[in-house]
Amino acid sequence: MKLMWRYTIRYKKLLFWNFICVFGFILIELGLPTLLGQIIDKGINQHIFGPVWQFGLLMVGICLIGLIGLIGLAYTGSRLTTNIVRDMRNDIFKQIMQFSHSEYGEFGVSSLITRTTNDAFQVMQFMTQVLRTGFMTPMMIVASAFMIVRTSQSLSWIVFAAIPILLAGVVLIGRISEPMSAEQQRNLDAINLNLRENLTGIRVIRAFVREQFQKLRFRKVNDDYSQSSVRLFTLVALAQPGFSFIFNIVFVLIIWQGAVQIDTGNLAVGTLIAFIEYIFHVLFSFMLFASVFMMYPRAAVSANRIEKILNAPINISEKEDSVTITETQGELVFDNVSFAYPGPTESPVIRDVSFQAHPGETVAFIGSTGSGKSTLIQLIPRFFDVTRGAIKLDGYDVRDYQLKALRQKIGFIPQKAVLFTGTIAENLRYGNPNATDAELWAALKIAQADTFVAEKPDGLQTYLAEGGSNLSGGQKQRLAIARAIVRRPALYIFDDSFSALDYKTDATLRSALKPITKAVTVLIVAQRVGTIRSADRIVVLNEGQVVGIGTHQTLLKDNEIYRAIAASQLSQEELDEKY
Ligand SMILES: Nc1ncnc2c1ncn2[C@@H]1O[C@H](COP(=O)(O)OP(=O)(O)OP(=O)(O)O)[C@@H](O)[C@H]1O
Repeated sequence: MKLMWRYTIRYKKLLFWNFICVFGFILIELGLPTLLGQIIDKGINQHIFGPVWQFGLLMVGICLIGLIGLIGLAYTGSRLTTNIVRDMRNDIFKQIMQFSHSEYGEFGVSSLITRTTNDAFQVMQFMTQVLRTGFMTPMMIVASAFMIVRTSQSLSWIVFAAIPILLAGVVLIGRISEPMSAEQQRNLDAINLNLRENLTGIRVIRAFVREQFQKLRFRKVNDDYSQSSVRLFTLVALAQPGFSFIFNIVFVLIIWQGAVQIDTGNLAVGTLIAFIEYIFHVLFSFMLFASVFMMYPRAAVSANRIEKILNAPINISEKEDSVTITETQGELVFDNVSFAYPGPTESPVIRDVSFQAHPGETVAFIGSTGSGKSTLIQLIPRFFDVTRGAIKLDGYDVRDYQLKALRQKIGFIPQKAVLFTGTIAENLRYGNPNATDAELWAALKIAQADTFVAEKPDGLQTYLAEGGSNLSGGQKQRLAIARAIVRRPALYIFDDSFSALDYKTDATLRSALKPITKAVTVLIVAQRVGTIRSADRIVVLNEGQVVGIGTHQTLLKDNEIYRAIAASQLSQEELDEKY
């Protein structure tokens, strides 16, 4: 509730008007029965038509005010809730953008999506109900209770006897439904996870003819969700007839007692009609209030899930006086770096790694799969922080930098090219919005992507479908390389980015890169010896440790692991070649 209130209070004016409109509504609901009672008792029963006109006109006036109140209530309520949920989603997104990769892993992408969409929607639904009825119903209950006591004290006890029973029912349902709601949301997370996996992996599913298997897996999570929903909705649905039953008993008792009192001359017919109207309002308001109350546990579960994101500590943060400008560009030092992924085992995947890379140099990393190459280079832009040791870029520890300043120095080309929905030009300008078309074409030329882009009828304005799915793997990779070039960084990091390219394109691309990387530092992670044999230094990794540093020639001579990798990929002639 704190979370919802924090967002609601931002809109004090709307809240104020919402509150005022509630009065309009109460006026119509309680004013009409009072006037109706007067018409019957002072007009119809006495056969005098003056009061009928008089009170009738008053009823029309009250109706108009009430109508304005109702329209205002609907308008302010919907404005408030949409604003609240919009702000909430913006804040969630802002927070997610600051998450390190550990936090992504902890929450899971699917759950982050569910929390931003469905949980926020649950909160919105609850807030809509609160703003429509949350203020109104308590006021209505109090005002109607006052009118009930004022109209007939001898009948009012029947209503007041029923209220504690109804209250107990509402509290009980709220208690039982809370864990059920939590389970329902967890099951929804599971559906999203399953769906994401199936949609992204559809080609593999088809290739392995596993549609039936996946169908059964989906059916299982979907059934779990519907079962938890059925349990929850049954509980809430049971409340309705239960409350109606109590209401009906109250009405029967009042009509019976009222009839007795009319018979003895202690009560007028119009008063009984007004009394019944008040009771209807008190009970109806109670019912609305109860529905808000019963929705609360569900909304609280969702709000709690959202709050967990908003309050999650950000592992990768900036210091107060963080570095923004440096004298050198691209001077990299790894000083006894160790790193363990957060988790139950926390055993290091990088151990005591030290090396240096200077501007103008190309340093390559090779090693068997899982030896820690990708992990190592992800520590430089601080996707994760080192566990021990330090990484220094241009004389400063990467943890001392302003994150933006640090990452602006780096042109990162991930293992799997990621492109965004939009035009090729928009994608290329991702790291440098001011780049000219000529600069984009120059970068495309270096990345060996100019020909295929030029062949497209719309050239740079070619629209890329979701994730660039209308391009080949190699085309996507070349665009990702061009995007990094457009940025003109001080440090290039190629994380196995050449593996999607054929040997010839790989070689041409690397030689085209040379002129623009003369004064900057280049790090290349590669599986292919051919990609890195001309590097100034090659770092050989094995189980997270450096087992050799040198040139292709020196490593071939001195390093057994490198020799084995090279021998498995190159011919004897190539092994004998001098670089
Ligand atoms: N997010 C993660 N959480 C926990 N462990 C991880 C994570 N990512 C990688 N690892 C583990 O860290 C080790 C190093 O993985 P990494 O991806 O750095 O290796 P790599 O040398 O780049 O492998 P490849 O050549 O196959 O890409 C592996 O044992 C892997 O299982």
